[in-house]
Amino acid sequence: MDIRQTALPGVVVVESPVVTDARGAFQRCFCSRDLAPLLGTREIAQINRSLTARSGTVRGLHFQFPPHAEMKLIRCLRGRVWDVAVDLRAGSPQLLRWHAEELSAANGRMLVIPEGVAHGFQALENDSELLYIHTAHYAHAAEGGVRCDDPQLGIDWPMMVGGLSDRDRALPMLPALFTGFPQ
Ligand SMILES: Cc1cn([C@H]2C[C@H](O)[C@@H](COP(=O)(O)OP(=O)(O)O[C@H]3O[C@H](C)C(=O)[C@H](O)[C@H]3O)O2)c(=O)[nH]c1=O
Repeated sequence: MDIRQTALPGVVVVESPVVTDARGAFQRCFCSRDLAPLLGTREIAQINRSLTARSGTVRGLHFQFPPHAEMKLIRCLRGRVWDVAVDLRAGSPQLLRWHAEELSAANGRMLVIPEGVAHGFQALENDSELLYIHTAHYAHAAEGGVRCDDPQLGIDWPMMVGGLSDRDRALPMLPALFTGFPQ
């Protein structure tokens, strides 16, 4: 598995070969040995999947506050998504900066999002399915979120933002002098 750094510290792209033959294809989706430099002492706590029926739908931007902050390893099993990481870490030189990758079943790419970095995505095709590997358990009381269209972030969504959940529509904009969330 090849690890590619991005401009956001700790946000990396993992590529792994898709082996094809007459039957179809095979890909290694996770390897604790290959990803040890990223994982450190973290362990897998939960694996989730989401299915997004309509292209244009945006889910996020979500994160969990400490002590339930989590690393997420995200890959697309069906369809295609614009996957976005937003640095909200106090003290980060890239605070409020975002990085996006197109994840698809075809490219088999995985985005790794560390603690303190919010995650959201836009489905670029109908019936897009994501697999999430989380290093902390879901903690409803620790859920945090920011509006996906916050002008302070200026995220360049490829399609018109649609399909927001009531929760995501009600997420707050960041305060004007936001200095980041403590880690
Ligand atoms: C994460 C999670 C959620 N839930 C429940 C809570 C809600 O009743 C329902 C859907 O949750 P939510 O609306 O937060 O799902 P999304 O809006 O798709 O959020 C997901 O997509 C964004 C982009 C992310 O980064 C989040 O990690 C991920 O939760 O599942 C659970 O029961 N267990 C869980 O682990």
